[in-house]
Amino acid sequence: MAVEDAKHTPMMQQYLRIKADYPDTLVLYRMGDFYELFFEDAEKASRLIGITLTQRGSSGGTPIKMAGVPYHSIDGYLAKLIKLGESIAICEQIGDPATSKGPVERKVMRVITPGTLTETDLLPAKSERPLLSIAVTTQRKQMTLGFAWLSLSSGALKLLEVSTTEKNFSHLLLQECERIAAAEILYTEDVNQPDISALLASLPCKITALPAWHFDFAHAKKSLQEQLGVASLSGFGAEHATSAITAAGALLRYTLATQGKNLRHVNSLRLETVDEFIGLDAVTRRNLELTETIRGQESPTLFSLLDHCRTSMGSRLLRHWLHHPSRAQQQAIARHQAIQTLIESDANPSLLATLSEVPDIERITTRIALASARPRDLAGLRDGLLQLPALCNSLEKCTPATPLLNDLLGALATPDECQHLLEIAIMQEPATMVRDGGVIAAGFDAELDELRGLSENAGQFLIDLETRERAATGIANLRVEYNRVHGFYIEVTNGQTDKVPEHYRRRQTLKNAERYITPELKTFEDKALSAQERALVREKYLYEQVLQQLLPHIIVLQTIAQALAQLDCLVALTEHATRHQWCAPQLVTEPILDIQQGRHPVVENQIERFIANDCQLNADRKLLLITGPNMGGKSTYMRQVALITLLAYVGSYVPANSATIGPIDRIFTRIGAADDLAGGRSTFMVEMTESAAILNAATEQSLVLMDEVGRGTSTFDGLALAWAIAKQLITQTNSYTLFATHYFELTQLPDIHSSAQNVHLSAVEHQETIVFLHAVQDGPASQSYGLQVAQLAGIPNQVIRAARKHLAELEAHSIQSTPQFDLFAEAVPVIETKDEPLQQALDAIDPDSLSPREALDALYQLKKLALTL
Ligand SMILES: Nc1ncnc2c1ncn2[C@@H]1O[C@H](COP(=O)(O)OP(=O)(O)OP(=O)(O)O)[C@@H](O)[C@H]1O
Repeated sequence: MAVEDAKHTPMMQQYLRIKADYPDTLVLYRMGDFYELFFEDAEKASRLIGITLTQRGSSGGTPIKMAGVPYHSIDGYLAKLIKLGESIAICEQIGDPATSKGPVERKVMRVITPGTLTETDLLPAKSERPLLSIAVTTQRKQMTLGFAWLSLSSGALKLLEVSTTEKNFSHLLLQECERIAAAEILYTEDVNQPDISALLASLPCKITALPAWHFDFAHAKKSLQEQLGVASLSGFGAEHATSAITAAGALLRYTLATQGKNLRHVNSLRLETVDEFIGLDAVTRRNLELTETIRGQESPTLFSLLDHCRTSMGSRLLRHWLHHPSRAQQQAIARHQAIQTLIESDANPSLLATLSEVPDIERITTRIALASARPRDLAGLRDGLLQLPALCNSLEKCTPATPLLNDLLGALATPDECQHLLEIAIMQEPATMVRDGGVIAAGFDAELDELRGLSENAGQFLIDLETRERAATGIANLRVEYNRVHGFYIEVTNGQTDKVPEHYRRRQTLKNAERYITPELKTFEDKALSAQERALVREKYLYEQVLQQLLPHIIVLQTIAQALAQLDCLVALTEHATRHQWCAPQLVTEPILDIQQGRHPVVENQIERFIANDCQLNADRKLLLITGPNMGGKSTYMRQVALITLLAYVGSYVPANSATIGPIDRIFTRIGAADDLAGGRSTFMVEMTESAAILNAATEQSLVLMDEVGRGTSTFDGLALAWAIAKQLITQTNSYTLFATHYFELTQLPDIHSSAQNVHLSAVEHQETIVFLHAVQDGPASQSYGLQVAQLAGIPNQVIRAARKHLAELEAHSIQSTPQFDLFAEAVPVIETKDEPLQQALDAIDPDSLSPREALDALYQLKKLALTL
């Protein structure tokens, strides 16, 4: 639709002009008390959130379809649209309707997108929704991926730059995207770049393509430096991260455009490195059910179990900690020490109680920076800051002091000036919106107090005036009154009008009375009538001033918020450790993974009697081959080892009697196969892709969990693959490996490789049924109990009987032929009885004593013998 089209009404011309700048965004166009959507936007919004689609007149020959939402209930509609992944441009009236010729001037004041939210109602309380920007540079076969991501609601800006090869590119890209878990991703469709749009489309977030010129390094560097107020990025160690800086430039431009104002709270950046954290790929995060179950639910997960946090800030940080265990052990050790002190000092009850009173200071601070903080945010901040002395007091009493607790104590000092401002400026319980008044405290501003006094004390003033005038004039029934049309007046009945003094001016004549005004009453009227309105204007102005005055405190408020979040996490971990008798793990530099009486943190919480198990791995014992019946507890055991390792590096106590763990660089899991039909990959393909990723990247410091590899294909292929993969893990990557399998043939591996060991999950048969003991014992399992488990599962008896019969036949057959052993002919020195006559014949030959003729005969005989075998 052409904007200039003169056939459009002037208002539609204005709308279409604005809409042209936001083609992919729903434009909410303010008209009086409504926000209206037009044409396709109206149809779309009506379809998405069920608002009524109407049609009013036509413009340029096209019927105008419209749908509207009342301005005061906009938040609910925004929340729904954002949840559906839409972006929304809010277009306000900025001109004065009284003086405007034609349509009032309008402007898009803010664009709300899934990745740039800061409103409480639109954001999940317990997780971050960052905006991620990706820049790719290619030089010959080498590719560099630059990531920049910003959590606008906290102000945390992070960069990461990774070099990779074409082969690993997609894996790495998706792995980092899943880790960052952005709500929205920005990228550019540059013809010179690999096309990443298809890859990104597989992620559950909004994908926004930007023009290539948004990704310009020189401009990006400049704008990043300006944003952070620095002359160089070297202070952040980021000056060489060219691709990440380029990505950050596009990110800042986009964010600034959506907010329409400065981002005062984005004042620092952190450059991450790939090797900083224990590597967890997307599959492993899912398999270990860190923050989401395999079925995509929120509980039971490691996070739902440990989240005893009292603040949303704490919950968000804990979620982050679980996904980002640092490889460097100091960080975790510092947390272990802090937890130990909190336990020994019994500080938790008082800390938990005080933390419950603390609001989300992190997000409030952001809203202050963006000047969108509401009155109750400020009251909440004030009340939250009041808790700091109590927290410090509890921390001071904790002994022995630890470096981390000391740091937190330092960061939690009350910001006196800021606290004082909030106390004197904001009412105890302010109104929700500034526009309603009742926000600024009495005594903060003399003018406001006077205006409020005027409107509130009008009644008393009028009574006093009436009394005074009656006395002065001697008119006993003189009344001072007010009506909306004529304002204030003094009414005198007709019989008394001769007593009216000179300075009374007639205002209105009625049948039985005259109404007058005096200069005093007129002055009062002017003041009183506008006092309320002026009080509201004054309050709004003062509120904005308070927000301005809070700006210099943003950095200190951010520091306090971070310290509160950390303390909340430590208190939550302490709480869990105490309730469930967890122990402090030891992180050491030797290659070891020694867990005594370990438990699965989530499963132990769900069943009555969990059987604890040990796990010992070290330089000489690197692979445990785990056998045992279905339902025996293999997967649980493997996962618990991974979770205990992860928890130890997160800085938590662990569900075990003791745990000594050396350096770990990555945790890999290949557990249970699920079809990825949407991704077009079969069960077996998924299994092999995951295994390939492990074999390509695992090192001797990696912890690898392999559950039933090879079961997705034919027995022999599967067995052969499982064998070869296990062998590779033992001889090449030399990783700490837990390898669960139903292929009994694999239990021979430890005979050939001393660093592999057999263990099994025990079970006993009792009256034709099976009892799982769930205890890990040395050696391979004696049988698989598959049929007993099937029976337990309710497979009909006749099927079980048929299976038992067939099993007996299979077993008899396999004893005769043992074909599977051929698979390992090279690896396993199996002496097969059928070769014995040949061997004997060979042994009988002494080559040195044979003539050429005899040698030839012997050879013919051997060949003949071989053919008969
Ligand atoms: N150590 C344990 N103590 C008590 N119960 C356990 C233990 N380990 C596992 N279980 C119980 O046994 C169930 C089955 O465990 P798990 O899934 O680990 O078995 P599995 O051997 O991997 O089975 P499959 O081979 O069929 O995958 C669990 O859901 C849990 O309830």
